[in-house]
Amino acid sequence: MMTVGFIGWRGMVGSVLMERMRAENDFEHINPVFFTTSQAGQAAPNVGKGESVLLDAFNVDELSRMDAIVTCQGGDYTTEVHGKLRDSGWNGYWIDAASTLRMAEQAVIVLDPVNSPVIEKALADGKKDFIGGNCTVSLMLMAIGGLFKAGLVEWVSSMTYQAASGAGAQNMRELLCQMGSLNGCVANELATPSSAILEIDRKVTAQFSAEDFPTERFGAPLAGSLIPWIDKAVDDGQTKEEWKGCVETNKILKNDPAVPIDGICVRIGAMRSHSQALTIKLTKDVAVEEIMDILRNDNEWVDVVDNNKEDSLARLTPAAISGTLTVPVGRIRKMKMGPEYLSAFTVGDQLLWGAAEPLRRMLRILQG
Ligand SMILES: NC(=O)C1=CN([C@@H]2O[C@H](COP(=O)(O)OP(=O)(O)OC[C@H]3O[C@@H](n4cnc5c(N)ncnc54)[C@H](OP(=O)(O)O)[C@@H]3O)[C@@H](O)[C@H]2O)C=CC1
Ligand SMILES: N[C@@H](CC(=O)OP(=O)(O)O)C(=O)O
Repeated sequence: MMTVGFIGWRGMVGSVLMERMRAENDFEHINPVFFTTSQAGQAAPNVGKGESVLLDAFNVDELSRMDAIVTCQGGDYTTEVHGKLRDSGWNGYWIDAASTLRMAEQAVIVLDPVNSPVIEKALADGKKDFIGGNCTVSLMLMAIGGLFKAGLVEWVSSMTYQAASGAGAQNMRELLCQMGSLNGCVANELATPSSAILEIDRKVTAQFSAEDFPTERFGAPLAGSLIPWIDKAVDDGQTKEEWKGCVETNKILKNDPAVPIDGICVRIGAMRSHSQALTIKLTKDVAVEEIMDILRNDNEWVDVVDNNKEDSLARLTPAAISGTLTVPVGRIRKMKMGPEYLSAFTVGDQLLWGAAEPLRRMLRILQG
């Protein structure tokens, strides 16, 4: 039985990972050891394997005893510990949610429903670093991976609508506080059905710049607004989130030549599910029905939604799928630009397929 060290298990991504591992009885098949960066010596979670205490996540000797390490602690931790551990001669498996190592030569980005041949080959080649992909990228590939596998994608433009959770737990709280602040500033008017909507709107707009309106985390109003910028600037006017769309997709699929992917990443006031509007240039004209079949048959989590209002409202929204592994893709149609231009819209929980799920599945793959 593998001894597996967990770091970051009580954070937001780590908690979702723990929940999924419990639900799938993953702990039955491993000997888990829990680490912490701040609470060494305190009680570790009991996952049905008896009582234990938390170990120091910076102690290289303790970490070296693990056959595999799963970390959701974040990029700073990876930067500080991964190199030291490898330099000490540790040759175990490193499974990580952070982006730090994704583009490193020796690392593999894991999303097994989409790239299990790449993962199998890496294991056979003795690779040891397996990193979860960017949430937006993983969710897009869970939705339209079938088209890539069929060689039908010439390029993709992805315009995203990303949830607050992607920015962290505190940002989710700030979004809700902003919503509360906006609601509170017009509570009296809302209680009076005859009050003028433009007066309500004027007050809401004024509230965006009120001194007590909370914008410490996002730096701008998100509730009642949006933020067309995620992460830092890189080259060519792109943000880093937009840059990841192309480089990570092509690394996950091992595409050669690379398929161009670009777009604008936007933060919106959803809680934990990212959405994306996709324009796909196909390599050839394929009927919409055939495309829907390819998507439907790609993996068991994709839900191909018919292009009508009723199904789109019921199945193709963050509210409909948050907390589930279902990845709906709908609004599928040919565009006015020509028969090779396909439009689609997809949604996915960014803490599940976007972060935790590929990690727990990688751990299961290691167990054969
Ligand atoms: N948020 C996201 O959408 C995604 C995040 N990731 C990656 O995962 C990393 C972790 O993200 P996320 O889970 O959001 O980080 P969190 O901020 O929720 O947790 C990170 C760590 O903070 C410490 N911590 C301190 N106080 C608390 C508290 N009150 N409750 C829980 N934890 C606390 C814990 O470490 P300790 O127990 O050692 O004190 C915890 O592991 C990110 O940095 C990123 O690299 C990847 C994909 C998506
Ligand atoms: N940047 C993503 C979340 C995230 O953590 O991405 P990454 O794993 O690539 O750092 C978002 O804001 O929605």
